[in-house]
Amino acid sequence: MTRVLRLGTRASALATTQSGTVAEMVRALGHEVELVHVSTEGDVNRGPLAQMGGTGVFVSALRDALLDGRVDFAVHSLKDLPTTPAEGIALPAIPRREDPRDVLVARDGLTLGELPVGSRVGTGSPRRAAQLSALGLGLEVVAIRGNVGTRIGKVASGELDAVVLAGAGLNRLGRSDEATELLDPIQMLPAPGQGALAIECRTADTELVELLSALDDAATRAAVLCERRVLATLEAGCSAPLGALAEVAEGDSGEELWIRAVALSGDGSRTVRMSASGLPGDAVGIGTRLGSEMLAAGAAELMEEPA
Ligand SMILES: NCc1[nH]cc(CCC(=O)O)c1CC(=O)O
Repeated sequence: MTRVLRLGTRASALATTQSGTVAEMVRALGHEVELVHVSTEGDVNRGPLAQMGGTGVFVSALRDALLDGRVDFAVHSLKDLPTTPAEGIALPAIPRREDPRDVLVARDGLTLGELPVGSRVGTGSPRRAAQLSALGLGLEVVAIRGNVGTRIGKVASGELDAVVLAGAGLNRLGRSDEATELLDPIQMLPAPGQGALAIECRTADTELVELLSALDDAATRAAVLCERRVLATLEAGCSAPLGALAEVAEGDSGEELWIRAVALSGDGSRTVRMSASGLPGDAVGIGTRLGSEMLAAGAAELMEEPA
């Protein structure tokens, strides 16, 4: 391909590293890539994300830039993508995901279990807040937001005892050594799609759809598709108190997909926790059925209960 491919990216450190990584992957396929900065409402407005329509605000500005031709492709954190597909936008690649777990960054190298009662733990995520409360450790959950550096800074400055964030974000910024505990998914299920990247381009740009599809990882796509079907079936958004993690592993009779999910009341006092498994080729069916079972168990009403 002789054209220079324009990759739209937000200006945050996480967004530029994610875009930089994908730019290198596309260059390795033998193409020229140029990064183009696009600003979004979520970057400009510092208010609570939930009031801006969730992390979808990060996504729509990049999609607008794609549709009006300012850029040719874009990279998103998959967990920030709404589950409803966008008109004219294709998702040709979901590269192999990295560690999907959340991590704790605490003062003095502490783990969750070592934090004294009353410790202040920061997160802006209802999912993390509810799961933290559900542990019954007497921690005080403090609502915060901001980029990864800002959030970790609140621990360094002593304003908070700890924060919980996506390990993938820390890894991408080369700061994984600052995590003081990798949280076991039994305690803290990640957001559907966490740790995975989504590469989007115009559906009509068939040449680029074809080229980018070389970066797709089938096992990751099956896992995140399944997780996102749970989210969609529960008609929940990316800021719902819902965690889901699927993995594709080699079983006795070939590859098997396995998923665990939890829906919580805002204060974490009540939970619906379920799991399912099946063939990776049935990822959508497995996620949809699991979501329906959770619905039948009252998960939707639960998630509406306030923090
Ligand atoms: N909510 C914002 C967001 N979107 C993606 C990541 C991290 C990277 C990822 O999960 O892929 C983060 C930061 C965080 O949750 O700590």
